Amino acid sequence: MTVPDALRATGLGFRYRAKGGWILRDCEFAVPTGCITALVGRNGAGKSTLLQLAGGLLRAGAGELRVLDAVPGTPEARARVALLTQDKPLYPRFTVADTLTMGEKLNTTWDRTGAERTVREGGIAPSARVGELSPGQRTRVALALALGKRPELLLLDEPMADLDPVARGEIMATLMAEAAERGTTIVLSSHVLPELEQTCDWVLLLRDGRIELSEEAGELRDSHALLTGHRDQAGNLAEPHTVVRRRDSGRQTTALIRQHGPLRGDWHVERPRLEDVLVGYLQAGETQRTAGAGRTEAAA
Ligand SMILES: Nc1ncnc2c1ncn2[C@@H]1O[C@H](COP(=O)(O)OP(=O)(O)OP(=O)(O)O)[C@@H](O)[C@H]1O
Repeated sequence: MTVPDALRATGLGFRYRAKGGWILRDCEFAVPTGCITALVGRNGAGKSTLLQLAGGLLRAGAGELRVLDAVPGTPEARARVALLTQDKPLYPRFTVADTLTMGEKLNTTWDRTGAERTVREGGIAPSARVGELSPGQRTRVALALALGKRPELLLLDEPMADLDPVARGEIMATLMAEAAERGTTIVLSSHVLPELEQTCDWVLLLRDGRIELSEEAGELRDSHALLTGHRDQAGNLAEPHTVVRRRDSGRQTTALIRQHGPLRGDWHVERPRLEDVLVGYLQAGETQRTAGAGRTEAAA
């Protein structure tokens, strides 16, 4: 039996209004199960929209999206998928204990011990009212609710945004343990790129409503190089390589390339971090000319 993809999109498109612009267009990708996937993109790229489509809160306007081979929003998908949205809908008048009891009643599978531990690790009293928690504490309670469900696929929309650095580390460790011990597939959107290198094994990068990258994080990083050298030889960079981003400053060129085969010319070569590669792709397509400074930034 073949293992279904966690997410699979074919010609996926979405727009909020019938006559509005397409927010997602022609998206084609597959995310394997068992991975922690980072969904990255600039503000407004469509990350929340994609996660809400996967969580069944929105419906595709073109093509299709499958979660674990199921149609998002159907009872089959809802039983296996948990989505934590940015607004983290919780009842403010409930206590934390009430909230977890509600989770237990609403879900056929429920890990009370795990949910209580996630809350306790944040030093949150079970008797505290949700409406009186800080945004970061609410995030932790919402995450406890999502994890307690024991989903096969956990979709998290910027879960780290409100968390202090210590809490971010703790939550990431919890997520990694969840993935390692239970094989839970996790897709999380994030702008905190440095933290993704240690945690994510797959990358999904959205740009202008399209999926630009969907690939294994280590392979993505290792296939790129950061080059510095004399501007005269910049012509050597094209073919067979792909220039993701290039900056000319005076007589010097720096470039991020996807390397295909040996390099021609005299370049200082550095292996980039995953963050450098992602930032390169996020900036690609932007061309800036700084008047008078003789500096050009461009991308292929
Ligand atoms: N309810 C809505 N009605 C109309 N347009 C919307 C709605 N929600 C989002 N959009 C638009 O859809 C586009 C994608 O928004 P989305 O929130 O998915 O981006 P994002 O990548 O999650 O952004 P961010 O990083 O800022 O959270 C934006 O142009 C946004 O203005």
